[in-house]
Amino acid sequence: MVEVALHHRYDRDGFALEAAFAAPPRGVTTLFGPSGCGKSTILAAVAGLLRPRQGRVALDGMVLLDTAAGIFVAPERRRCGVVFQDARLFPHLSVETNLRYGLRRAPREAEGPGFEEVVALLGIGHLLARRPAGLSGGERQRVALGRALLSRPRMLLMDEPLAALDAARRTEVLPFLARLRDAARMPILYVTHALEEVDALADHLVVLDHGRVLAEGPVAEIALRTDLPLAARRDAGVLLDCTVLAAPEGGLARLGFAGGELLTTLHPGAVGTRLRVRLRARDVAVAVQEPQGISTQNVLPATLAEIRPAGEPQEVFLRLAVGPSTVLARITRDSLERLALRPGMPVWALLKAVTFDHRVAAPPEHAP
Ligand SMILES: Nc1ncnc2c1ncn2[C@@H]1O[C@H](COP(=O)(O)OP(=O)(O)OP(=O)(O)O)[C@@H](O)[C@H]1O
Repeated sequence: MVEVALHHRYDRDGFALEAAFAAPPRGVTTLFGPSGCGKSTILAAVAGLLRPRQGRVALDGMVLLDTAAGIFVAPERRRCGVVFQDARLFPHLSVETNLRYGLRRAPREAEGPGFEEVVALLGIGHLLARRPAGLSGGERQRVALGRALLSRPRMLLMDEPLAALDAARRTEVLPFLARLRDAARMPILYVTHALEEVDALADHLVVLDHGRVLAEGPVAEIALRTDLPLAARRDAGVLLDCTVLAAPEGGLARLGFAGGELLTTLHPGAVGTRLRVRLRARDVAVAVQEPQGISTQNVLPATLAEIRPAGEPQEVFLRLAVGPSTVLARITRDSLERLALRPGMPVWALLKAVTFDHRVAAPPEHAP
């Protein structure tokens, strides 16, 4: 586990950081929030690249920083593998030598994946003889990930590793990050302001704003919160863990989740593939009687569990219990009154098969 409690202030612009959270020992903990909320400052303090005014950072009980006790472990002794937006590879060295540099930095007694294993994990075997200048941005980031992993860190710190890449390159690198997450037996702190990356990678989410932690917890739980700034986004909605039940060529794929099945136009992979799907609240409609003769493919029996205010005065969120799962719907107050919706009522949640966007994650295969 990574325990973080920090207090810091930049005198120049008056920015104050007052943040505390705990990251689980495995899996990706995403620090998520708008530009300037303090994500990079937190990561720098954990890495030892910044000395906060006050704070404590501990990794599996080992104290890396404790200002009250006068402890500050030097960055090179913290055993953090750090990956930044830009790969920061040595330009004059080959990919292989860059990677072996990571291995040379690893303490003798440290355990971790070997060279060949990391090269295979990140699919960079064909690049070993090349120089960084001859690589694409996505390839460079994969090499940077490999170098960080080969230094046999006890924790990985990633500061917007995909932010400098275009959409196509991000799509290329994301599955490798997911693989790394599944293979790495260590906590990963991952800074981003892209919800797409949260959906694809995060197990645990720390939501930040103005230097403070607004919420933290498992990502699916945070997605259900309607009181956070996240809920105001157009793509706000729940995350459902699904398994592909049928994936016919040219037809609709059938996904199973705890509570029912969904038909989708997505191409989610072979039968048995596990994936996480974002159901946007604004794409979910409700009916008080089972609808007949409509084109909507997904009509799920549900119970209206709760009605909550949405940011806009004329809209509300409905929490719908679909079996053991919860789905959020965002509807107008006008519809709420017209249908006389009340908590406890049986309803049908309607979801068009085409409404799922491409926020389908790499499989969350590991147990955090
Ligand atoms: N070295 C510094 N000196 C003074 N102010 C700084 C310094 N570094 C960051 N800041 C300020 O602290 C605040 C938080 O910055 P930080 O880089 O941690 O935010 P962030 O959430 O990572 O933002 P982004 O997503 O844009 O990278 C910002 O207002 C920034 O201007």
